[in-house]
This record gives sequence, structure tokens and C-alpha cells, in this order.
Amino acid sequence: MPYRAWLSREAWLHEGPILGAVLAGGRASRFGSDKAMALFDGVTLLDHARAGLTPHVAQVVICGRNGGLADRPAPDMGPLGGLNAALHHAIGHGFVGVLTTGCDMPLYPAALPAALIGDDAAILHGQPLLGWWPATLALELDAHLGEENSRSIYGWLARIGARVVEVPGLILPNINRPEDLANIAARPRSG
Ligand SMILES: Nc1nc2c(ncn2[C@@H]2O[C@H](COP(=O)(O)OP(=O)(O)OP(=O)(O)O)[C@@H](O)[C@H]2O)c(=O)[nH]1
Repeated sequence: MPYRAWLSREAWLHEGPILGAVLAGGRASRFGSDKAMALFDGVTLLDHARAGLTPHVAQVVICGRNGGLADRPAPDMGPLGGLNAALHHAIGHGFVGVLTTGCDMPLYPAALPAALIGDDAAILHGQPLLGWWPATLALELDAHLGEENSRSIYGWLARIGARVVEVPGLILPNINRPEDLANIAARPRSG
């Protein structure tokens, strides 16, 4: 098979393979149990998140859980520690960039990667973990996480001047509490 045949459309545009990363660490204190293993439509939230990314990427990694990539530089630094693990995996394995989602986001719009992917980082308005991150940001995130009070994703977005992409009509809930699962089950599905 020619090298390019297995690349997604977005990877074609960017001349290289794209990594998908599910950010799946944290404490889930509001949920009260292992959020990633909670079921929605009979499938774990982690598997929903993985399946959302799969059509768009050459590989999906899980960050911040046993069996996945270890957060970097250390555990329990919040989602940016997971993003940093994914960025370093990308740099080390020839991926041009990373598409991220959270394990608490079972719905991933199929049109989102085309809206996000570009020369610079981008996130979906209101959902900063639904992002696109060029792999070259790895060293910048190392530097950022080495500073005081650097765990806020919004501080990181400001530092790198990330684009914020608006998709009219798209409201994507994430699962913080058990009742959020019931609410998304009642929503109409959209791609
Ligand atoms: N890799 C990694 N992912 C994280 C970390 N903290 C949170 N996340 C993920 O980021 C997403 C949003 O997490 P939050 O809802 O802000 O935090 P949480 O720890 O899951 O839940 P709360 O304790 O209720 O705030 C979820 O997909 C989490 O799994 C972390 O330290 N490392």
C-alpha cells in the first residue's frame, strides 16, 4: 500500500501522520468513580472518545491511565500533563501533530478536525480539550509546565496564541457528574 493511502484527509493536507490522544487522567471527583469506565450506550466513555478520534488519525494513545502514556513531567498536573505526554510521543514517532479529546467527551464531531487543523494550535470554542496541537509545541509545553502556576489550560492557550474555532450550533457537553450521562443520552445525535 502506498505510504499515503492510510493517512486521513487532514494528514494529507499536513504531509504527515496525525496522532490522536484521549486525555484520561484526573480524579473524577465530581463523578465519584472511574469516569472513563462509565457506560454510555453500553460502551465505556473511554472507548467512545477513542472511536471519535480513530477515523482522523494514524494512532490513538490514552494519556494518564494505567496502560497508556504517563503524564509528563509528572502525574496529577491536569490535562496539560497528558497533552505534553502526547506531544512528546508525536515528536518521537514522526507525527506532525495531535488531535485531543477528553475521556469525558463521548461525542466527537466528524467535521471538527478539518476546522481545527492548521499551522498553529486550535481549540473548539468552550471545549479547550478538543484541540489540535502541532508536535513542535512539545518543548514549549515543557517550558510552560516548568513554571509556577502553569496548570491552567487557558494560560497555555494564551501563551501560544491558540486559535479558537467557532462551530455555529455545536454544543458539546462533557461528563462531569453522573447526571450528565443521562442528559446526553436524551440529546439528539449529530456528526
Ligand atoms: N492525562 C490527564 N488527563 C487529565 C488529568 N486531569 C484531568 N484529565 C482529563 O481531562 C478531562 C477533563 O477533566 P476534569 O473534568 O477537568 O477533571 P477530572 O479530574 O476528570 O474531574 P474532577 O475531579 O471532577 O474535576 C477528562 O477527560 C480527564 O480525564 C490529568 O492530570 N492527566
